[in-house]
Amino acid sequence: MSANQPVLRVDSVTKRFGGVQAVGGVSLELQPQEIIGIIGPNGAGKTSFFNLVSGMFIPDEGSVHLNGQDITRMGSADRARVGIGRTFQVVRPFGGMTVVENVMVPLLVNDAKVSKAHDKARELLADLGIEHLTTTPTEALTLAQRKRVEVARALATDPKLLLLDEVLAGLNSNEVTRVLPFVKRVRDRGVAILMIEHIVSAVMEVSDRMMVLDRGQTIAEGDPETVIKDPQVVQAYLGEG
Ligand SMILES: Nc1ncnc2c1ncn2[C@@H]1O[C@H](COP(=O)(O)OP(=O)(O)OP(=O)(O)O)[C@@H](O)[C@H]1O
Repeated sequence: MSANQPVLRVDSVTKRFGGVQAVGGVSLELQPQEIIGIIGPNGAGKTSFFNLVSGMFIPDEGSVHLNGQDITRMGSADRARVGIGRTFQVVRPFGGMTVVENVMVPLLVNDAKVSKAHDKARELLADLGIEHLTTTPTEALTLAQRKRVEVARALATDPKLLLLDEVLAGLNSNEVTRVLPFVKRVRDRGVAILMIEHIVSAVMEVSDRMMVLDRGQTIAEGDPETVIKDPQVVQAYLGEG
C-alpha cells in the first residue's frame, strides 16, 4: 500500500430501486485515520450509500476499492473479511452473554481459539476504556454502553474501515459527550471511519470532513464549518422541516 493510497475509494456509485435512484453517482475518498461524517435529510440516500460500501448492495454503476483492491462485486461477508466493519442503526447485542463474550463472537467465527479470543476481547475492551463492562451481561447495559460495545464488537476483527450507522441516535447530550471521544479513540487506533448521523452538531465535532447527501447526490463536501454554511445544505435541511 502506497503512503497516499486512500483506505476507501468510491467512484461514482449509483443504485436504483425501480424508478427511484437512491444513490446517483456518489464518489468519496477516505484516507487512513480520517473520519468522514455523512449527513443529509431523510431519504437522502445515506443508508443506501453505506450499504454500497458494506456490500449489502452491489452498485448498478461505479466502483468501490478498499486499499486499492476492487471490491465492487464482493458481498458483505467477504468485505467484512477484507477489512470493513460496521455497526447497525438498531443495536442488537447477543443476549444471555456478557460483554466480553459478545466481543468474542466475531473472533470465534473467524476461527480463533477460545482462550485467544478471550484475551483479545479483553485487551480490546481495555484499549477502548470500557474494561469495567467486561463481565456485565448485555441485558444490563445502558443504551450508551451498548453502543460502545457494538463498536468494540465491530472492531474485534481489526477492520481497516469502520462504518458507524447512527451511533449517537437515542443518546442524551451527556451520553453524546461521552461517546464522541470514544469514536476519536477508535480512529486513533488506526481505523478510518465513515459515520452517518442525524445530530449535525455532534458529527461536526468528530469529523475531519463531511459529505452532505440530498436526493442521492452529494451537494457539499469538505471541512465541517464550511459545509454546514453552504446555501444548498441550509436549503436541503430547511426543506425538510
Ligand atoms: N431496499 C429498498 N427498496 C426500495 N427503495 C429503497 C430501498 N432502500 C432505499 N430505498 C429508497 O431510496 C431512497 C434513499 O433511502 P435511504 O434509506 O438510503 O436514505 P437515508 O438518507 O438513509 O434516509 P433516513 O435518514 O431516513 O434513514 C429513499 O427514497 C428510499 O425509499
